[in-house]
Amino acid sequence: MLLHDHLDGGLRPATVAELASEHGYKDLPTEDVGALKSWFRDAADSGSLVRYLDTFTHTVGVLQTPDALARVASECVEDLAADGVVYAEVRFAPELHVERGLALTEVIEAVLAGFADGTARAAAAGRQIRMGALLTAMRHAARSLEIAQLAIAYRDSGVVGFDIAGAEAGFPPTRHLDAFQHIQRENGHFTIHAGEAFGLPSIWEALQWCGADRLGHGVRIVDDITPGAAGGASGARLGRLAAYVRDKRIPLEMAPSSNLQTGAVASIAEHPIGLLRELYFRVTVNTDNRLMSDTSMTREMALLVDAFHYGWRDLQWFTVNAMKSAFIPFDERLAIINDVIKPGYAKLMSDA
Ligand SMILES: O=c1[nH]cnc2c1ncn2[C@@H]1O[C@H](CO)[C@@H](O)[C@H]1O
Ligand SMILES: [Zn+2]
Repeated sequence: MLLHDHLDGGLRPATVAELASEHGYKDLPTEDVGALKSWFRDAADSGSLVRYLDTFTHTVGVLQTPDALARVASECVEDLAADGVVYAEVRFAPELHVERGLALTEVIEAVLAGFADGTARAAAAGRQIRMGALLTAMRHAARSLEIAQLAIAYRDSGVVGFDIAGAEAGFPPTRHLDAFQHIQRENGHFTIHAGEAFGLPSIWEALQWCGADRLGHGVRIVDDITPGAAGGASGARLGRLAAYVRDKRIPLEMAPSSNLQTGAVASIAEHPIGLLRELYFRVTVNTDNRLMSDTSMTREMALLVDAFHYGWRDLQWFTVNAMKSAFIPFDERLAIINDVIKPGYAKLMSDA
């Protein structure tokens, strides 16, 4: 179960190198696959969201043709399925892939075709996975209404929602109110990256001005929580915004490694996920950018197991939280919880 994963943050290092040479992209820091893999991780380890985002220049640089987009989308599904993911919402920003003249619709169709291809390949390899696409608009740009309209136009073809991403400080979500209102009027779903590189006001705007269904990261919600005496959940006091987030079961799409790299948290052990889980916020665990964080769903879960001594029950709770928060219809979410997730964890627990 994965709700927050960027297509342009999840390329295989070897694919980055191959696409660069096929497409005459000359700006890669190195052409050696091993060195490239470490370069992305180290460059993203910057402690700042803005510098972390600089690394996307190279992945976006090689994703400018339908073939490249479809290949990366297909490999993404294969990689997630091989990692044990059964449902994933993967996002990308169509406006970033038009440098060589593609139409926004061509970008979207190439990715959707790649997801379909990857899903079929995974099934042939004995792995069932369901994919949903989220269309992202860049918060510093001015194309969000157009992207939101496309998210609605493609909702019966595999797009399940809308998002805004990019640098947070200086680009409040209220710049994109018309886009969010379009989604709302059309009874659609959207999430907003908020509370990652900027604090409570960003989360408050995303929820109370824009009406986001979910929060991308949302780690700074802890700024509105006073922990109990021992620093834990017992006796903790919630401010009004934190109480609202918990009361309304607003899903938090948290990505531990990414949050560490952008400086949103100082260590995994200090990640607010520990406290938020104890307080029963609707926390979910995600990869964000598998290439930049050199990670997978399994690894993110394992990091939390090490830091917080979680057992299978906790991991199942995170997984069910995520499935409850997916943007597909309720009956389909329920079917995956009851027919796939619960039996899957029951087997893991009986094996263990
Ligand atoms: O954690 C993040 N916070 C904000 N923006 C992000 C994050 N990860 C990726 N992107 C941005 O989203 C674009 C579309 O996928 C990426 O190109 C990157 O600029
Ligand atoms: Zn993200």
